[in-house]
Amino acid sequence: MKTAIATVTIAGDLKEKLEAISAAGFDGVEIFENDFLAFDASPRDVGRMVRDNGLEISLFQPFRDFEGMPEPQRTRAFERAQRKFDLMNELGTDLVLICSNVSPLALGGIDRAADDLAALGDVARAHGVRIGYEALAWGRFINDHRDAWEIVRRADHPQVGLILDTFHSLSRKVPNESIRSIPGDKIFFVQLADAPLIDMDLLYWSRHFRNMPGEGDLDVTGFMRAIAATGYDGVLSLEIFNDQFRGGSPRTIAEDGHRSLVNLMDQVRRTEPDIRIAVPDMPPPVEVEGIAFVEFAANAREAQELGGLLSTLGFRRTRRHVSKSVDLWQQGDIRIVINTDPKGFAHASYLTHGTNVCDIGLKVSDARATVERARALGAAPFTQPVGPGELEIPAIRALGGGVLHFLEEGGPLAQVWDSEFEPVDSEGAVANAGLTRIDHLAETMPYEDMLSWLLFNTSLFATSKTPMVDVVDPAGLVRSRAIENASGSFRVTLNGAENARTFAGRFLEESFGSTVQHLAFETGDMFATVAALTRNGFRPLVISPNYYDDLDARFGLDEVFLERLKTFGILYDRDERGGEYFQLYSPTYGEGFFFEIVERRNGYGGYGAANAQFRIAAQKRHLRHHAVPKS
Ligand SMILES: O=C(O)c1ccc(O)c(O)c1
Ligand SMILES: [Mg+2]
Repeated sequence: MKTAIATVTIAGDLKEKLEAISAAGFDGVEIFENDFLAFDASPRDVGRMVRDNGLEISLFQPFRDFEGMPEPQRTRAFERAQRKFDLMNELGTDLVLICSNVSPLALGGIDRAADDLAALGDVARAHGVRIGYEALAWGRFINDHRDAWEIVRRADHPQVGLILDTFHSLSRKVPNESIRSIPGDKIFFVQLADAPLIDMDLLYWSRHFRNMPGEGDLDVTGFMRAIAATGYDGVLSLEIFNDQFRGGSPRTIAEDGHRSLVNLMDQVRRTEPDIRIAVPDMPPPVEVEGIAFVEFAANAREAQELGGLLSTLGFRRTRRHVSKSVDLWQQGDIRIVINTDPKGFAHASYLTHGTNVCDIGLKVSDARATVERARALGAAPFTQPVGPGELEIPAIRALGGGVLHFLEEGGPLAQVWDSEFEPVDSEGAVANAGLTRIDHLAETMPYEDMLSWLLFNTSLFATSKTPMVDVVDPAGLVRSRAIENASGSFRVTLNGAENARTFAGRFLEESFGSTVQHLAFETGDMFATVAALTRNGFRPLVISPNYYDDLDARFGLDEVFLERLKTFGILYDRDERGGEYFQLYSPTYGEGFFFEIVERRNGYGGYGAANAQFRIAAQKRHLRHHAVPKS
């Protein structure tokens, strides 16, 4: 499998781009002409720089407005092409992309275009280069790969082939199956891009909103399956015009790109037998059965405070690590670990972020296979020294600097609680609040990083993404979407903060980029839970009474029921199919961390997006009233 990426995809000058592309593991690069023109080095030196980075120039592009021109523009176009072929010889690349004509001068006519390409093919042969013809979705006459293929077929020249670009075809809903009748050896190059489904002008959509395969909504996999079925065995290249990528970290964007291609081709390989493209073998997307534990890094004083909050939520401290300062708190199937050990990863995480979730344990059926897939997708395995009698639990570095551990239900790794921890007598009597499991983890990140997180999770785990919702914070927007598996046993929400004045943005800023901002616990009976919490001295977040008036107006609720919601500060939502959702929030803790308790009835599948705005306003009020003066 040969991978490439267009220089337009990432930020930086040509040198920075090439270094990032090389480090991410690509084989080649598409040189976008403007990146070359803006760079101050001769074509030969640029060619050498590419090869010194261990890359090849897979494509030079674009050559515009060539086919079907009247004179004198036609002659000029051939002269221009000659100059570019000379340049390609100096750069050391043999393939140029010609995109379909958008000029108002263009004459159209399929045979005229074919004749022009055939004539240019002769010129190309003399230079030892090949021409790939691509239909732009907004091409004047040619805007469909089926027509571009007809032109290439009629040109009938060995130097002339087709370039397919997922965006142009999928944005116009050209059926993928139309690719299966094209001979693989006439497809000279394949460009890949995904995009979110937005109804807008094709050119603007293409130049600003493309993203990596798997990050958007287009059927890139179906398209690539059809290409692979033709016997195509050439370069797979990302050509992504994206405003955020242009301003993002070159390394991260390049790594995401490589991950997206590996994941895409893994999907293709699993559904399309006998393809010629050699796709690396790796374990399938990982089914997550649930969350085995969530570990906080803390210091002794903050650990006490956190433990106090957990107690009011009905948790008990049940075990302590045999040799480390690490406590286990439990309720139902939920395990919370509080690590105050002065050594190791948790401590380093504490020093960076303050008290925060530093480690998440996921229940999977094969922990080693999970790490193997993660590695194939470019994630880094995580290890730290294992003490005597300790188990080595497979783990990786997650995005944002945290760690993900993988445990197997019933397997030897699940014995860790018995073998490394010993029971403690939990002091004080708290009432169990009926919390059963972790419903979801909510992760906060800068808005620009959301796609990276989305791809990281959806490529490693068998999950799908929900549509993006806008959550209005009084200080700005927070974009939110969830990643979840089919059974609902694994749910993560991603919250992209636009600025540091939002509740989510402030959390990021104050915690130096910590990740998990809240944990949502599940209860089977919200009102019984609330009764137990009250006995434990739990004080929920205070919600505005105006919210309850509106709730009544929207749903026409029973008076007693509404009063109960209001008394306890429970938020409520209902879906079209009669599903119901109850949410209760803890006050904020530390830099804006909090706990949520939820009950889902009748298969409610969402996350209470309609309530988020009111919850955030309440949390900001809470923060203002409980602000700790800065010393
Ligand atoms: O937006 C463009 O002009 C453009 C140019 C070359 C391409 O390969 C492409 O897909 C788009
Ligand atoms: Mg293209």
